[in-house]
Amino acid sequence: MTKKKKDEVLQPPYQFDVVWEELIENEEFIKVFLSDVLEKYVVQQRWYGGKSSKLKYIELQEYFKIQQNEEVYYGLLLQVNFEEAFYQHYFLPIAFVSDESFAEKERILPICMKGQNGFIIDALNLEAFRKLVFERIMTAVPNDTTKVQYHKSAHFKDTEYKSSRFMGMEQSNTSIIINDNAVIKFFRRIYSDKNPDYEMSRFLSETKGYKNTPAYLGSSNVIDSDGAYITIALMQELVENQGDAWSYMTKQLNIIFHNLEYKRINVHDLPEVPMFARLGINDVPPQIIDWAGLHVFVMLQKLAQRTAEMHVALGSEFSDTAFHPTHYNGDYEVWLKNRLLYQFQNRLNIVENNLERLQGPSLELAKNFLERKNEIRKRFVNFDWTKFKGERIRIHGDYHLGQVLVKDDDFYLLDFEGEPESTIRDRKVKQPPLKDVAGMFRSFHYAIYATIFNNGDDYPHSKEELFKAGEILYRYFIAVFYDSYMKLIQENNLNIGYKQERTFILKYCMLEKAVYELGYEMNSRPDWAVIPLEGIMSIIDETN
Ligand SMILES: Nc1ncnc2c1ncn2[C@@H]1O[C@H](COP(=O)(O)OP(=O)(O)O)[C@@H](O)[C@H]1O
Ligand SMILES: O=P(O)(O)O[C@H]1O[C@H](CO)[C@@H](O[C@H]2O[C@H](CO)[C@@H](O)[C@H](O)[C@H]2O)[C@H](O)[C@H]1O
Repeated sequence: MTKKKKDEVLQPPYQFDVVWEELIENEEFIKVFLSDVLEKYVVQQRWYGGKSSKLKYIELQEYFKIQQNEEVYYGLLLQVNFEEAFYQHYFLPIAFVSDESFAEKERILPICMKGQNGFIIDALNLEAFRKLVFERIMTAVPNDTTKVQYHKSAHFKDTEYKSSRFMGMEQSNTSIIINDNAVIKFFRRIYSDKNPDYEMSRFLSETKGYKNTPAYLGSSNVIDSDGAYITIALMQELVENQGDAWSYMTKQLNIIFHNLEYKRINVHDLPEVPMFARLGINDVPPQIIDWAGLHVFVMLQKLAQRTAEMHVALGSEFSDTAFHPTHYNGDYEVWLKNRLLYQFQNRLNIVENNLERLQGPSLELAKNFLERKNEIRKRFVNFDWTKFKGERIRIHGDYHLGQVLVKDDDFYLLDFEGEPESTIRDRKVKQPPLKDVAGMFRSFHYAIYATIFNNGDDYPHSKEELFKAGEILYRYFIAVFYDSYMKLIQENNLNIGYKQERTFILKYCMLEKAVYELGYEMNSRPDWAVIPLEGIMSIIDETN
């Protein structure tokens, strides 16, 4: 491990009397590269997740060669240390290019090695590197035991590299589209363990044949000096799609809110349904179908079906302990409460320290949230594992409409990396599958409120009427989803608990999710904090 030293750093242009294949062993290079160069470079990258903290120094935790024949690239595992006494790890593959006209914007460092001038760049910018990784996966041998391991799935059908390009989506890792039919996601923030996205994708698609997630094609894992597997790349099928379920749902909701006017609907005459009721589409009152249309409910049933099928696949493994269903116990209860009480305290602090950033209804709700903190905390403490008969399984963990692609009236589930704030160990803990369901219900709530906030002025109704209509619709969305979901779960004998237990878990997880979201919104988009605040207070006030 090489520590930064502030003294005696070289000045540009950087000259080294070694060849590229030996550069990484040169102490002087490492010193300059980490302190003078990467400290400035990483903080500007889209994938860098430490923007709200103060970078102290960077260490090179590990490096390894990514190579084929004579071609050599370095994979760097960087440990970024923060003033606030914590650190994060990032993966940065680097390449040397001598072509003056290449990747001008992506250069990390101008360098001269044994008289050869050129630049170090992020290797993902180099087509030759992307081709190499693709070919290493394509030619991977079973039971690879080398330090940088490649794995190829039976779903991998291509026989040659044709093209590659950046996917170009707003994302925290970096995905490359290969041959217009596959995606290789290079993980940026890495953990000293297999990435859950890789584990879950491979398990669902290869072991269980689950069809509604992009087929797993291959991967690359590095074994670090402690023997831990670190996932650096995941290759999946490219799913042609019509956008994500968030866009789909908010478009539908815009039409539905306009229908209030077009269909002359009196919000106060709309029939209501209790929270967590179960309804088949035929049980939804005609006034509601007339208002919202049938199609949105058919789509909700489909989404519920795909969600249940995912849980059935995740809950049906009895040989691999990483996926074996398990019961609630005292350890789980202690783990859960510690985590949630810590998270809740963190949210109280964030809200207390940022009240001046809120106004109007958000401010009122935030004050109410702070005043009722003991009541909310009590809800988190009120978890008694001895009352639960259901099972816990590996779950998606960060399930919301933005993680689902829409394709031909069907859904494909993505991004099994888990909740970004949790540690990698916590993300692998088996949880009630209803936690994912609760995440999706919160997402319906979000979509309804976001539609009202974004387009409210386009509808002639008052905000109070829109919120009332939205809350009524929300309960029907939940009822139709829940009924379809439960039917499939019960048909497949997945034990997720008796009725009262399920309602308790749903409420508990929805509260947990809304509290998590409050922190996410206060940090990233405070104007939206009103949505989880509204969610928290309505869960607390809910009597049904
Ligand atoms: N296999 C795929 N097929 C089609 N689109 C995909 C695929 N994987 C990801 N995407 C698109 O890229 C976006 C970001 O992917 P995601 O896996 O969530 O990345 P990250 O973990 O970096 O946030 C998704 O929301 C989706 O729109
Ligand atoms: O980046 P991720 O997809 O892993 O998730 C984070 O960002 C999400 C927002 O993009 C955030 O989701 C919240 O907002 C969504 C609407 O933008 C809504 O559908 C979700 O229900 C709500 O939780 C997510 O919480 C956060 O982890």
